[in-house]
Amino acid sequence: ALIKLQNVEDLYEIGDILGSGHYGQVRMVRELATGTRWAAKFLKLRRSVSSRLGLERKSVEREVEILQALQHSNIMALRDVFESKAEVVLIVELISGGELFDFIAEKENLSENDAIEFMKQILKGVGFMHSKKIAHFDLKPENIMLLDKEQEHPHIKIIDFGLAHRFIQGEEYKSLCGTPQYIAPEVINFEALSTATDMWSLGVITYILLSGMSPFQGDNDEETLRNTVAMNYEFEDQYFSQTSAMAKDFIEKLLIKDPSERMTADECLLHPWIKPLTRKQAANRRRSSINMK
Ligand SMILES: Nc1cc2c(nn1)-c1ccccc1CC2
Repeated sequence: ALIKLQNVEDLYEIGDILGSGHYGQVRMVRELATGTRWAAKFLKLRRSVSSRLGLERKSVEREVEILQALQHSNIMALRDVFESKAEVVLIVELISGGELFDFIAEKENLSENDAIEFMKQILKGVGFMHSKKIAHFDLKPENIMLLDKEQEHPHIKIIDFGLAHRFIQGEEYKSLCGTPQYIAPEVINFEALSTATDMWSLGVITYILLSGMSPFQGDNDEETLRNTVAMNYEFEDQYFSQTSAMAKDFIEKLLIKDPSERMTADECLLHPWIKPLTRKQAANRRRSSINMK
């Protein structure tokens, strides 16, 4: 990868923290030459093989290679990579509208039309990723950010490809990574993973967008995992009485145990909930969302 050995401070003025987590820290930066604002993701590298702190160099290189392969308006763009001391710095596009997770929390849950607008963008980004044989493997509302949350229809960006994987023809891939509420049964059963694993996560995300509830969440992680492998979820009337049958059908066609039975991202974009078959359906939806406002 074209990793620059210059110091990131030579070219960028480092600003406020935008986010921090298992991956490291993201700060706003201003490019000195142009005044353009970007985000800088500081990833700590492991000092030694046995160390548990920081990330493996391999996994950072994988995130860089995967981001370099993905240029799409719904996927966070990578602009530059610096390596300094025991740190790799990714210069990425500035996304300052916060996480979809917080946006839903503020609104309790979304109208079906808002949920459809978000899902359409997520499906375009995920469909593009899958067309390149790349799976994200950590899709969740925290990893879907809004470019500007003040907009009527905010533009979304998929971030954090730290667990992503590029499939090589015929190669089998297994991993136990991910976030319990969103991981598919095949991850828990340590079976072969695929792009369909992401589609399960999109089923969970849709359920949350429409209800504010998480379908398999239990009191602790192992209860959540047990609920997942047991396919133990339902559309409780308390949260889904206003939800259309098509929205539930969309979710049911993603939360399927057999990965090969789940809809692909492209099939989702043709599902009647996302792509109304008739103008009448579209008009009904507009009317229903007006009633719900
Ligand atoms: N894991 C994360 C987490 C984040 C980001 N990237 N990866 C990010 C990227 C661009 C702008 C702002 C952020 C903050 C959150």
